[in-house]
Amino acid sequence: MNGPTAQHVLVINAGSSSLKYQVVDATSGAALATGLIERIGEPNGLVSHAVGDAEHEREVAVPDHGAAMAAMSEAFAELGPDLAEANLVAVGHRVVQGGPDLTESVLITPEVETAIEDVSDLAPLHNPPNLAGIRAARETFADLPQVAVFDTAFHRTLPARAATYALDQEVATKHRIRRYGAHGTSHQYVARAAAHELGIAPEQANLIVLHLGNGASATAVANGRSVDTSMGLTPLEGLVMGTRTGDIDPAVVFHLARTAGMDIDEIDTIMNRRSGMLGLAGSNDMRDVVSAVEAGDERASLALEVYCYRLRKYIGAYTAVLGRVDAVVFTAGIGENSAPVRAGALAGLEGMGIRLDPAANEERGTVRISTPDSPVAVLVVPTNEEWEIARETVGVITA
Ligand SMILES: Nc1ncnc2c1ncn2[C@@H]1O[C@H](COP(=O)(O)OP(=O)(O)O)[C@@H](O)[C@H]1O
Ligand SMILES: CC(=O)OP(=O)(O)O
Ligand SMILES: [Mg+2]
Repeated sequence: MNGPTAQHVLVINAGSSSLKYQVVDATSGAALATGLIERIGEPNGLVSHAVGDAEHEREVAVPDHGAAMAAMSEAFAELGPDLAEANLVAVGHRVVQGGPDLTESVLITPEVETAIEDVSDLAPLHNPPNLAGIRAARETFADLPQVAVFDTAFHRTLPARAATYALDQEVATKHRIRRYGAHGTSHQYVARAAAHELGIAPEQANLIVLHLGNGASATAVANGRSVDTSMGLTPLEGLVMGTRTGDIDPAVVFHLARTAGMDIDEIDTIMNRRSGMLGLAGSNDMRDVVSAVEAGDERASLALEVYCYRLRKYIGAYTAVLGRVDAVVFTAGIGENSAPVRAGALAGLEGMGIRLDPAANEERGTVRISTPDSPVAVLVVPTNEEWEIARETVGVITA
């Protein structure tokens, strides 16, 4: 793990109320340490730090992202590994939205920081915390290059027909409104790993990749490139998510404003934070929802049906987009772990050449879960956004 070719990158994924970090070797993907700081801004922040098999947890007040970065440094100083000895080559930051101009991983300069700030209105829930993470890391790790890796970058290959909304083009152009997508770093990693599993070159793979975590998105990958994706201007569009509606008639917004007298921030909060599985079933944790379904809860059953039905529609649509599909690929927390979701999403798709092997689907850790004679393979491929960010980061600093 610390061989001569090890290139350790500190990867930072700053969310609105959390900061995830990893020290990862860009060459092997091995993580020296991983951590999560939760409840930033609340009085009872929680720092979890894992080195090898040892996990440590501590409650500590973390008022902002600067304090989170300090708590992370403290955890490294106390619990190891010693960052001064880790031969860090750079800090790699996940940034969700790069907008129309930041379409590749880039060394963060003051100009790049301004450019990220400039497109923050296109990812209001994600970019401001990403920027806070960048600023805090710049203070703490002044000697290291900082690199931004954008969720939107993998989707820069979307053809205009998929990226363009049928909106007044004067308005759309002026306000930079188009489909940007997100989760691209994950889709990119998983598409490459899936091609490897299929024994074909990544640039020949036609895939439907389903990233199902708290946020969820589907991507149609043609010859290794993203040609359509379910998230849009922001990560609100597309699949049903933990707390987000996904696709919805935009007139719901006018209706709530005009008839319920809600202001735009209230509607934003409802659609981004109080809907999805939380709004339908009372929990944004898919484990709770599946347990409730098993216990006979009708509300949870409907929620799971809505979730899987939306997935099925996207699989159908992207099959039409791609023409030939080599594999449907499940990834992220739900995609990797929830057999009922995978089975629900693929139910009735045998006519499209997608034949799930029910036993393989139930078996943990199985990668290929389709029947041997299935024309379209079904794969479960664990994502590794941190490794992909580390690789991109090293690519930028050695370019
Ligand atoms: N065994 C499991 N069965 C079903 N869902 C699971 C399981 N393990 C994790 N999940 C779900 O994965 C989701 C979180 O996925 P993750 O990729 O970690 O999200 P994020 O990175 O967006 O925070 C949660 O909804 C959680 O319930
Ligand atoms: C873009 C997005 O939805 O990210 P996450 O799943 O990490 O919330
Ligand atoms: Mg995630």
